[in-house]
Amino acid sequence: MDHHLQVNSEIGPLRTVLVHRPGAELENITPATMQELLFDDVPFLKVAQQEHDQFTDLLRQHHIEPVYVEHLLTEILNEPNTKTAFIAAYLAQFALAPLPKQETTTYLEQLPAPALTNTIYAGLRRATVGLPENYQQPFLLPPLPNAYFTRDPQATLGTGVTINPMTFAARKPESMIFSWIVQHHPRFQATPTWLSPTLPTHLEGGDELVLNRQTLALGISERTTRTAALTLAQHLFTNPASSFTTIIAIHIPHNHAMMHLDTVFTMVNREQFTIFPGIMDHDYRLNIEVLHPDGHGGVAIKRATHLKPVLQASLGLSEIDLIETGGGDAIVAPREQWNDGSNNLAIAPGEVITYDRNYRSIQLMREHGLIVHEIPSSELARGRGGARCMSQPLWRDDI
Ligand SMILES: NC(=O)NCCC[C@H](N)C(=O)O
Repeated sequence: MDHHLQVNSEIGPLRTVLVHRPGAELENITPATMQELLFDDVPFLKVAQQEHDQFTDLLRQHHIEPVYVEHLLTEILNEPNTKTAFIAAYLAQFALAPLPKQETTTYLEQLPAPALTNTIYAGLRRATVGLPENYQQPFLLPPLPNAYFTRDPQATLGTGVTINPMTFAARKPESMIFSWIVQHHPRFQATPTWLSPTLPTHLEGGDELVLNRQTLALGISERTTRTAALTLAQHLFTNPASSFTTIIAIHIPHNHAMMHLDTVFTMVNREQFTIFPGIMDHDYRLNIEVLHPDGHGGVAIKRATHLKPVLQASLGLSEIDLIETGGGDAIVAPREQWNDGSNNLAIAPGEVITYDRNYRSIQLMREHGLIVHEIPSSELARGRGGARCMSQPLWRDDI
């Protein structure tokens, strides 16, 4: 069967990638809502867009097609029945009183698909539908400022996807949008879904790393529970369409700076990884569980404490090069990790895109033989995500 999606590694030459260009939603963050919207500042939209355009230009220069999630949404909303059903389902996520709900539905129904998409991302103000302004709660529908981090609400694993149960309310609509795209867009026709957002716990794409065709790394983190990791393992191990037989579950600290595994650990070459040393103790120990099928439809668990031997055994490699963010320096490492110095997007084995500001980590990666492409990051970094967070691979060539 022809596959529409193929991601059998973190490093295979990247060909197609899901992105979102930051839009008006970034201007709908205020100091009062910043925290619940998972931002640390209010970005300057114009510059954030310029920075994002430089990111996508760089992708194109490397013959990588950026696919905009907002265009996919518009394409499915062009079909009138889908549009009506989507509006009803989208509104059902929010506790709107009957009158505002009716006003909102009527307003959204008359929008052409591109404007509807813009409104879904930007959010909808009460005043826009003719309701009196409410200074405390100006929005009927919330803005989705995290949408440019396409890594998290979904993940491509092999030829299928997880549509993720997100941790915080601010990001749940992003998964809902992707579930509609998977159901209605021809690009995703017959795509296996390994996990759905209805799972009553949480798991996010920044915690899902495809190390090779058989092996995943999963972060157990602020955003992904152990229960969710075990559930995903069970689904992948028992589904004949999946090729995964090993999951390395890595427990990381639960905090905002290190919200996902990919904020502290990324694969950048066949045997090379970047890692923030702050996730390990002084003996390089951390809490790891290696999951395999138990042969009876369940999951067998083996515990481990050191990452290198686990990676060597799982990937069949004799050497592993762990490149420490910020050179492991007590100040440089956490400073650069905060601005996503560990969050690299591999576009081919040994070739990455990363934020320009993390110059010590960049220098070190170059000293370790990597090709590093830098992108500007003054405004994009304020959302606490880097190049890997801003991308969801749909197709990587096999290596
Ligand atoms: N994979 C990632 O680490 N994504 C970054 C997500 C940042 C976003 N502000 C969030 O808190 O969800």
